[in-house]
Amino acid sequence: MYIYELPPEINKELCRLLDNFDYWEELAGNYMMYTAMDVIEIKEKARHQGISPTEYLLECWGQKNHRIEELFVLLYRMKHIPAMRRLTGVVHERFHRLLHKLEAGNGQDGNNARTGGAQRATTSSDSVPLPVILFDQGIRQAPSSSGLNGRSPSADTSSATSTSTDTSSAQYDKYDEILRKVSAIPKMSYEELRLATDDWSERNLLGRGGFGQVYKGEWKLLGVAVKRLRDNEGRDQELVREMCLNQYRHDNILPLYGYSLGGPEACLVYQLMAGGSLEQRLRPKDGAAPLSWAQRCRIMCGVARGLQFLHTMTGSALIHGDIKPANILLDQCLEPKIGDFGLARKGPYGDERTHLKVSRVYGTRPYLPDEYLQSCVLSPAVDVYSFGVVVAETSTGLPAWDRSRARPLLAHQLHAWHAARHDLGALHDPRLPPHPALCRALLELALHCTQPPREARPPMLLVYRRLHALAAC
Ligand SMILES: Nc1ncnc2c1ncn2[C@@H]1O[C@H](COP(=O)(O)OP(=O)(O)OP(=O)(O)O)[C@@H](O)[C@H]1O
Repeated sequence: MYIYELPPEINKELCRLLDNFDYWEELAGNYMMYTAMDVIEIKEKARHQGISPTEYLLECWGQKNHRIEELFVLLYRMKHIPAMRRLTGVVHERFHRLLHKLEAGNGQDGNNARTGGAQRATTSSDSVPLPVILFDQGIRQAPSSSGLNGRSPSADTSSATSTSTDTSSAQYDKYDEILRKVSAIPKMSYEELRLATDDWSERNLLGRGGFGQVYKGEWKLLGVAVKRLRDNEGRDQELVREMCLNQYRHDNILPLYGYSLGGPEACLVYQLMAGGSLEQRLRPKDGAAPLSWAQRCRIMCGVARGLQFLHTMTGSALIHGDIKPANILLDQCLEPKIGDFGLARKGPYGDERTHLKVSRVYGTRPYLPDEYLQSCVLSPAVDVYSFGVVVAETSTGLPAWDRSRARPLLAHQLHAWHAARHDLGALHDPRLPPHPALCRALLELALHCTQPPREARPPMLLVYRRLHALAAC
């Protein structure tokens, strides 16, 4: 059961318990690994929307497809017995022994553990091994964590019996070796990158993602964006995935210039994209002029071109797995490049196999189709669906998820409008001059890409051709 399926009455009770004494902040910062900035943002946004901060936190975290069992494990680590008790009805009974362990260590009432205000338990240690079931069920740490817009901070539920971070030099050597084999990408020294970014100056901070911060810099007279990876278990996966993908070069794929290992943090170095992300351009915070229809069409066309390239790799398609405006970066001419391949994976091998069954869903919920969320069926059609949501967002200016809408998910809302025979041409971004024919055509394409049966979605090549024709109009 996913967090977003939490029954409202349990959710409400959980919010009451965790709002108390600001326990939610501890959960967010110490266990879900949100940064201090994220926690402040959650507090602000919850206040702005007039809802409980715990509710907002669970919404953000839940959008990353975390399960209730994962939350249960984090609450166990926090030793918050009352909150765990609220969840016993919705987690598998194999997890109940965690609660029993705490209760046994603290007296049946959990008096020494969190009782909604009491002090921290002193008996059970954080190193108590968690049930092996966590591994059996494929509940692992997502390879990324994130701020509020990106992938969400993942719970460290994968390796309760090991330390969360292995920074031994043997580990670095192992990955260094893999990286050298998969790519001829230059290795850079940490010192070089420190100088390139003016000692990680705040002035050069471009943004924050789930893995760490991204800084602008200049390296060998090249504009670069340096992703400084926070030290966590996902780091190695992110490095290896990104490096493997760097074997594929395409105009619409963000090039990786180099990497650095062995310094205080691992770093990935990319081409600097002076136009920022599509997310930033669709919802500018600085009052910048909105992108025109022509620019939006060209951007979508470029992304479709990049995706069809990935999907038509010889042997097996490469599925990006996290297509969303934050991962579409724009150069100074607004040419888009798909970035963030931390979740990319090879699809089924051979023409006769169409999909993979995976043990765990990663990605950002508003952009994921039901067959993936509910049945863990992964195929290139997942990217097609996500791309359809991006087209809908880009045409209407509406966010992919909005709790105040009749249907919070934009894809569902779009299908509902269509079923109610609304004129799709009138749903354009209000900051743009009306262009009913183009808006209608784009939203029809978005509807096609987000068809519930994955077989009904078009291949990216067709999507590209359609967009190309529209962009030429
Ligand atoms: N090559 C780049 N050029 C310019 N800005 C970049 C570049 N790469 C990333 N950024 C900026 O840094 C921000 C953080 O990027 P990052 O890839 O770490 O996270 P994200 O994609 O926003 O979130 P997540 O990785 O959690 O999905 C981006 O939103 C973007 O604004």
